[in-house]
Amino acid sequence: MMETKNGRLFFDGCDVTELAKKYGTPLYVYSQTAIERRFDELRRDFLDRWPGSRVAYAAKAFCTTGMCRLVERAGMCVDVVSGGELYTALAAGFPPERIEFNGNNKLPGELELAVDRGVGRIIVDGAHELEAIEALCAARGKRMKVLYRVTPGVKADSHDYIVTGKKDSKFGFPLDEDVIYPAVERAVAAPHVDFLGFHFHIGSQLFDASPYLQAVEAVLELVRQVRDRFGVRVSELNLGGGFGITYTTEERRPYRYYLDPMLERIAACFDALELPRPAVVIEPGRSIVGDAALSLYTVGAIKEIAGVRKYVAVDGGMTDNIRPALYQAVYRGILANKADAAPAETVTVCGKCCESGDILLRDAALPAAESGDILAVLSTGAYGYSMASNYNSNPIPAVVLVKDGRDELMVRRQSYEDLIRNQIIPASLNS
Ligand SMILES: Cc1ncc(COP(=O)(O)O)c(C=O)c1O
Ligand SMILES: N[C@@H](CCCC[NH3+])C(=O)O
Repeated sequence: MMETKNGRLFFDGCDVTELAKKYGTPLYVYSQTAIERRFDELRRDFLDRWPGSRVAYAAKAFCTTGMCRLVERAGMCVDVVSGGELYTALAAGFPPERIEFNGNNKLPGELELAVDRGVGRIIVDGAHELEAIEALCAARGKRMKVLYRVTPGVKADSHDYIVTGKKDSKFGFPLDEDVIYPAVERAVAAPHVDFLGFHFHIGSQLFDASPYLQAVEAVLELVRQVRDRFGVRVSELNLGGGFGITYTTEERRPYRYYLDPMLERIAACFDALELPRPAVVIEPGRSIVGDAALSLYTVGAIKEIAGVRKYVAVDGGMTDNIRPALYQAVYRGILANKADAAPAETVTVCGKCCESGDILLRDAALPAAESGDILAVLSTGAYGYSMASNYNSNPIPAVVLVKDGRDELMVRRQSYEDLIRNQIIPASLNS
């Protein structure tokens, strides 16, 4: 997707230095081709190989109406975790039945919206939520398909903030006998709820298939138990997301590395139990959009502390990409207007926020940077824009979609007026 021509960096056919001029910086640039290729890969390596399977794109990685439209056009489902994401998907024209609703503390208003609009699935996180859904559906004469999210008690190897499958987690039902089995019994008995099966999501940015397999074993044991105890036939399993990407190199593990062993176990277990094979769902986020975008900045102040460090400051920072500050995430940077030049120095690329931790790239090997250069930070498509904030009253950047040399605005840059749009000077302060 990326190439260098006449010393300039191109992304999906577009000269990114020209994009920076046209739209300003900081700027997020998403490659439609890269996203569509991921969907092709998912079709070939997963959907076409398991009847009844679905991919629900985890919107939290990057959620805009334009992105939802791309997901919808690809025929995929979408996984939302808030009323806001649900609203965004609906506003993009997503058919409600292809929306799946996750979250550990869905608010009453969010559940109401989900039930009223008729989302395809609610992934129930706890006993109280089932009761709320049943009550809402009963009051409205509706039905809802549900899965139970369980915490299978596996510890995946990733940053502590983004592992979710351990027993000590705020997400999902623990697998304690006195919790999960009565909960399944209640779901099966609930008159307005169709209980389909189980969901797990053990964490994000994972590179090892073994915790997934451990989680699958735990869930398959549940499948057997609920069949034996209550005669329940599980018809759907959701394996979550979490498939890792590399941020500084090209190679990454294909989906099949994670999925094939799980699918094999699921097939063997359901066949042995003489149950029809279930629908299998996955919820990838990062692996679809992570390396499908880059962010562009303009270099401003440069400060060299003799014998210590050289800081190269850019016009964004932790407000548009908090991942380095929050998870010590490492990215690769390229000076887009000097893309041919060899690295000449090792610098620290910092942002413009009033925080010493506002560092985008530690020890980046770059050609000699000058004020006005355009820095491209690669693979920022997941959890960058979606975690952006207005700290220091910095406006949230614009987002552009590119494909084969064409560029189109997907999100307008916030203006200063946008920043204060909802602010009110209390009347008592006016006198
Ligand atoms: C329930 C659930 N599904 C899917 C995802 C997507 O994860 P990833 O972006 O790592 O694929 C997440 C986030 O970690 C999640 O919490
Ligand atoms: N925001 C995290 C991933 C969390 C995924 C949500 N469960 C990241 O940037 O890596």
